[in-house]
Amino acid sequence: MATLGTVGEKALVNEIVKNSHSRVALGPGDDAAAIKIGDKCIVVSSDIMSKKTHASEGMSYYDIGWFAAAVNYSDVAAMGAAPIGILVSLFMERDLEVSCFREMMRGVRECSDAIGAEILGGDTKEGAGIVISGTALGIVDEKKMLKRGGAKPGDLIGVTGPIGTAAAGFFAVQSNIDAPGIKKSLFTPFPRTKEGCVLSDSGYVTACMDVTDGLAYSINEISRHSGNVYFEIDWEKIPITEETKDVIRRTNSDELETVLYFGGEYELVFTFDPLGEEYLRKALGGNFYIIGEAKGNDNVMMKSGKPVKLEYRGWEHFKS
Ligand SMILES: Nc1ncnc2c1ncn2[C@@H]1O[C@H](COP(=O)(O)OP(=O)(O)O)[C@@H](O)[C@H]1O
Ligand SMILES: Cc1ncc(C[n+]2csc(CCOP(=O)(O)OP(=O)(O)O)c2C)c(N)n1
Ligand SMILES: [Mg+2]
Repeated sequence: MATLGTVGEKALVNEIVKNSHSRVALGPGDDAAAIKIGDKCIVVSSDIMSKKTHASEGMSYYDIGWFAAAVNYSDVAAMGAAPIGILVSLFMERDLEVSCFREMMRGVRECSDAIGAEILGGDTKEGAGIVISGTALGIVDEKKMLKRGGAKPGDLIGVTGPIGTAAAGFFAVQSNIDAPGIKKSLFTPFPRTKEGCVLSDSGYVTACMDVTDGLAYSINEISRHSGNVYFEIDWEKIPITEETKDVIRRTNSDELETVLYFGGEYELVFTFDPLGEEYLRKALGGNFYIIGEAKGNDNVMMKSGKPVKLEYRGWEHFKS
């Protein structure tokens, strides 16, 4: 008998996507759905988390609230949309301290405030454990909306910030290593809202998504959605902080697994016309790193002069 554990999240989601016949501008399969209104699109995305299976050890209630909001806003940012707000639905047990609930909602509120969005509504019920589900909305000009598909041969590929950070944060927590910078990106990631809007406004960006399931998975997604467009990444160009490298060393973690496949991080990965390089460098300030280009006929990463295959795998619920 097949169980969810043997099939895994990706196959389940693919089944949903395959069986959906969407009549809106964009149905399931991208970071968010899009509904066209005039020449704009409202984008909408939903992410759920359970304290027991999803929150990292050491997260406070405030962090859980912030995280739940941030992961939702990340998907809105990945569409290049300006955030509007979030609906927040909660399952909690009756013996939970009210202060925990207040702290969680303070996290949601402060994350929303930080990006100029607001709490729009939600639902509050008794249920097993603590489950927090968000539905975030944003708005973008239809013509400027960023999707996973659209990359062209010759495009460059970039990221908005360091990779492997949340993974290293996770290992640091497990091994009791004090690494405040990377723990912050694991517990309270800051959504790349401003960057997403810069990318869509620029007119140079051809595809975009966030890196929640790992860099290798995201690159393979953009490749598949763009149709016969493949990428060559340069390992030396992937931004990795010193703190991340230090934790990888000290925990004897596998560097490639940590940086390429662990996931749980919220930078944007995007492809763009090389003509836009200078514009994007200026407009994104420090949050712009070119890591490779669209060429060849497989997704690979050059490391020490040799190509290493970028496998189409990453974080997968029920399996990882
Ligand atoms: N239970 C579900 N019902 C309908 N669509 C779903 C479901 N789960 C996931 N999806 C859709 O599948 C796509 C991929 O989901 P996911 O990997 O969670 O995206 P993301 O990593 O951007 O949050 C999204 O478009 C999402 O809306
Ligand atoms: C046991 C464990 N490993 C790793 C993590 C870190 N982590 C949090 S979310 C995530 C992966 C992606 O999260 P998901 O909710 O699937 O994001 P989505 O793709 O839906 O946006 C990871 C690796 C964790 N919280 N717990
Ligand atoms: Mg996403």
